[in-house]
Amino acid sequence: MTRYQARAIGASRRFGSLNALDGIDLDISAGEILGLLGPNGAGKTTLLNLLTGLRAPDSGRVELFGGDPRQPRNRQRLGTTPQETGLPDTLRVAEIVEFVAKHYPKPLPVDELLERFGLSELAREQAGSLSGGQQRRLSAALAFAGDPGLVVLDEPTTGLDVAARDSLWEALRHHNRRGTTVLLTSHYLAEVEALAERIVVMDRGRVLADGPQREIKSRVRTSTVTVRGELPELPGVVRSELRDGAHRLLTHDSDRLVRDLVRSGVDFEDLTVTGTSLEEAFTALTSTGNRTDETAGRRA
Ligand SMILES: Nc1ncnc2c1ncn2[C@@H]1O[C@H](COP(=O)(O)OP(=O)(O)OP(=O)(O)O)[C@@H](O)[C@H]1O
Repeated sequence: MTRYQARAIGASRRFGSLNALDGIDLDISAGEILGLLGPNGAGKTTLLNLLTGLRAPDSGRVELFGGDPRQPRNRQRLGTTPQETGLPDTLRVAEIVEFVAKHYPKPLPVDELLERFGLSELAREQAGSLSGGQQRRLSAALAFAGDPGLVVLDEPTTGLDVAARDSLWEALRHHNRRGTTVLLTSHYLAEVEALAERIVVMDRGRVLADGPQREIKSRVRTSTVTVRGELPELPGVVRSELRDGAHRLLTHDSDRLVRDLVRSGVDFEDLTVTGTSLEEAFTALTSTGNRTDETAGRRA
């Protein structure tokens, strides 16, 4: 019996002349929350489609619970929320949850699911009358209906307000504590930072980095120097932006940057140096200079 919930082994997928996935290796172990990050077009959805059996790789292999993801018996313990969700307009929320739950041998109680995903008060509403955010919550709840071993969520909180997002995060953490493995993609770095201990960064169909969150952050060793003033051109700045009248300078060597700033003789004020956020690590990893094989890494 495999210890992996899902695996990609040298998996590639082309669309015409485009290499959407280029020899991806990924192991997803039981019990983890894994955050898949990458810019638009990185190949995240294509990878999820392979792992969940919606598409087949052109070369390499994918496994779900140790077998072929396209076999129904291997998909029984899988829960998914696609990016676009089609719900039957005229069915009520509780009816949809019941309908989906009945497809599984050991579903979660419908009331518990409704409660956990903040849907109890909407139980008798028709799906067609739900707001976009309410529909997202319903589709997330459906992914958990069969009490799955692995849940795959493609951008689950897109379109949710902060309260709905927080309660969805709490629901994910709750189910993870009960043993469900979670694989999620997100454009929100804060989301991955808040939920995932392990992070995989993808770009252009390849894995750029794979490891515990703190390792990914420490690997790029960037820091942000924030300062107000008329700044000259400074060497060693990976990225700069102006936020609320202050310059935020991303650098690999903040000591040197501060020394250069002092030497330049310009007037400045409110200088602070802060450590790497996930957003900064991500920017550094996916910036052009890092798109080489040198950063491709996997956990042992
Ligand atoms: N069915 C398809 N036909 C042709 N090209 C496709 C198809 N599906 C994906 N692609 C291309 O493959 C690449 C990877 O797409 P994918 O949707 O996997 O990226 P993604 O990382 O999920 O992006 P996003 O964050 O925008 O959802 C993109 O260049 C996309 O245009």
